[in-house]
Amino acid sequence: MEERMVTGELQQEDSAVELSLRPTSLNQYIGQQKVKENLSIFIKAARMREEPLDHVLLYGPPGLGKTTLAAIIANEMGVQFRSTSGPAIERAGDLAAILSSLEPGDVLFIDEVHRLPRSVEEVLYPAMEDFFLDIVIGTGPSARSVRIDLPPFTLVGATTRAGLLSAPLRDRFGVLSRLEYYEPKDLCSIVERTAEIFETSISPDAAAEVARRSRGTPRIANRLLKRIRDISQVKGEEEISLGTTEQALKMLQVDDVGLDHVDHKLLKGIIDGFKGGPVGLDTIAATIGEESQTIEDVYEPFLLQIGFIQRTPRGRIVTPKAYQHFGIIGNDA
Ligand SMILES: Nc1ncnc2c1ncn2[C@@H]1O[C@H](COP(=O)(O)OP(=O)(O)OP(=O)(O)O)[C@@H](O)[C@H]1O
Ligand SMILES: [Mg+2]
Repeated sequence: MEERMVTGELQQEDSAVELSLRPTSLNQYIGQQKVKENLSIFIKAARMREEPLDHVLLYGPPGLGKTTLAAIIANEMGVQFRSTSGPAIERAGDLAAILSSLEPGDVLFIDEVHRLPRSVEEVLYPAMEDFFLDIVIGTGPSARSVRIDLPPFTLVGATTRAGLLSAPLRDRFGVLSRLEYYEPKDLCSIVERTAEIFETSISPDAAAEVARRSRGTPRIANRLLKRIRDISQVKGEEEISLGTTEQALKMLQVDDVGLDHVDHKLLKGIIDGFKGGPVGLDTIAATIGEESQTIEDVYEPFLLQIGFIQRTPRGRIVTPKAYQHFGIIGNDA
């Protein structure tokens, strides 16, 4: 996959900065009002009962703040945060080692939880439900099953693909929270907060512009801001201006609504090659030389969200709204 400015996925340059930008309490976590309200009630109740919080599943597109929120949950519960990921846990024994090292009440965060191997998943079920592990030791006739009791803990799972989670695993989460793309005004607050941490000032109209073109995604907003700040600094500005922001976004090839060349390639591919669709995902993928999976997980969700693409039983269609964006007069969709 190509390097993109506007993908919500984590890129190498993000990692160092992101740590310093992560809010650490629910109060600092901007937006996602409904998710926050629910979690804050569940956390309060669990704390009053002095019990661990129910297992939480966070799902939604990349870069919306799942990992951040998981760490906040641990903070708000006043417990340790332990973090791993689905693909990192290869065998049941790996999971057993992690689980038995937890302190009572700890939060265990499993990123990409849909990628846990099935054999590990099965060991996880009783651990989540009744806090014990059933481990088979030895092989053949001498094999025996050993029961290990665990401290009560909270599993926080994150996934960009809730649909890939097996039903038995999904059912064991007491709290399911879907993160949504951020409203421009919330993203604007995130941009202003990040600017403050960077010790830069940004004019309100420039912050709003970055927010508007960041695909509802904090990770993208922060990444764009970082680049814009560089350009503004080189120009010797005291405050990041709207003009510089527009100029920088143009250089970065981010268009008016936050789309880049990859989105254009996808949309134009359907418009030019298939008269706007309907066309099947695999056909689009082959035409533009990308993987179906990537299109479905990374490119398409935002285009669906802003109503540039629709999913129909016969495939994807590009909407009149997208045609308008490109200044092409209508199709018969
Ligand atoms: N609600 C928020 N308020 C302020 N900043 C946020 C918020 N949500 C996310 N961020 C910022 O966006 C960055 C990306 O968030 P995070 O890494 O938690 O996303 P993610 O959903 O876990 O992504 P992935 O799917 O790639 O794992 C964080 O470093 C943080 O600075
Ligand atoms: Mg994450």
